[in-house]
Amino acid sequence: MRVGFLNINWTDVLDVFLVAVLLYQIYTLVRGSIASRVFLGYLFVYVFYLVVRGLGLGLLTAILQYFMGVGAVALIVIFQQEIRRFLLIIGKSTIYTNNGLLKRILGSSVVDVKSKNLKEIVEASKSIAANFTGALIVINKKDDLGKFIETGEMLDAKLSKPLLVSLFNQYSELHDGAVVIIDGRLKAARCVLPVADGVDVPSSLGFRHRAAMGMSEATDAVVIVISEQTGKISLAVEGELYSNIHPSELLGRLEEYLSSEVNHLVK
Ligand SMILES: Nc1ncnc2c1ncn2[C@@H]1O[C@H](COP(=O)(O)OP(=O)(O)OP(=O)(O)O)[C@@H](O)[C@H]1O
Repeated sequence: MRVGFLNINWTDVLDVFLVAVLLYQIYTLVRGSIASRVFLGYLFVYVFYLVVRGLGLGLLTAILQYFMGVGAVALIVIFQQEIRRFLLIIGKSTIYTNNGLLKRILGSSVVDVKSKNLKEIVEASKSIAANFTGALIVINKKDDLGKFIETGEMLDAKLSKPLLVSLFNQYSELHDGAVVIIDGRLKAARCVLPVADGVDVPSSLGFRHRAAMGMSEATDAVVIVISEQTGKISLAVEGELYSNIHPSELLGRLEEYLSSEVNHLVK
């Protein structure tokens, strides 16, 4: 098909469509963050470069080309978080998560909830909530949480309600940060979690709750957050915060998420 002096075929249309989708996805990921301004700036320079090249200005084209090359590396550094989130979204929505055969081949089996010692965790959470102590408890599903454990104090202790409660006591040296529980064992305390910083995170949320969201966004772990101010229990799953969970529902909610392939909780 000819439009003016342009010769357009269906692959060009597909090409433009895919670029538009990609740009839109990048835009939604960086929207509202400082990175979005950097992205727009880079896009502006790129369009300018295309115009300059089209006009045949050799010297300016060469300078801009060099600038774009260095800029591409700088972009990867600046957009680390966004690129990670983008790849996570792609990874979570590929056939891997929907295809039973692939899951079996790649070793993804249903989690054994009994081994997670959930009852002790739930009892401890109830007690912590009743005392307005504040806590951040990470429970693994399938992902390896090794790099988060390394940020804290390694314990590798048998999990029990008294131990968990005493760890979050304000006089405990290990009360700050998060406790990470792997397959029913208390692996580490005082761990630092990644903080969620997207535009969809309500600005009223404090850092304990943001850290829970960030951790559940970066991994498939479920995070229990207990507010020191309100004593309310929330759960973070797949980057979403489910606030004000009634203590009597906690065990059911945890089992529901950990025992299934479902990547969310029923609101
Ligand atoms: N990135 C993080 N990783 C682990 N723990 C964190 C992180 N950020 C904050 N915390 C924990 O949260 C505590 C501070 O919570 P903050 O008061 O800011 O949050 P909040 O969401 O308002 O919770 P609360 O309702 O309990 O006050 C810190 O003392 C620390 O123990």
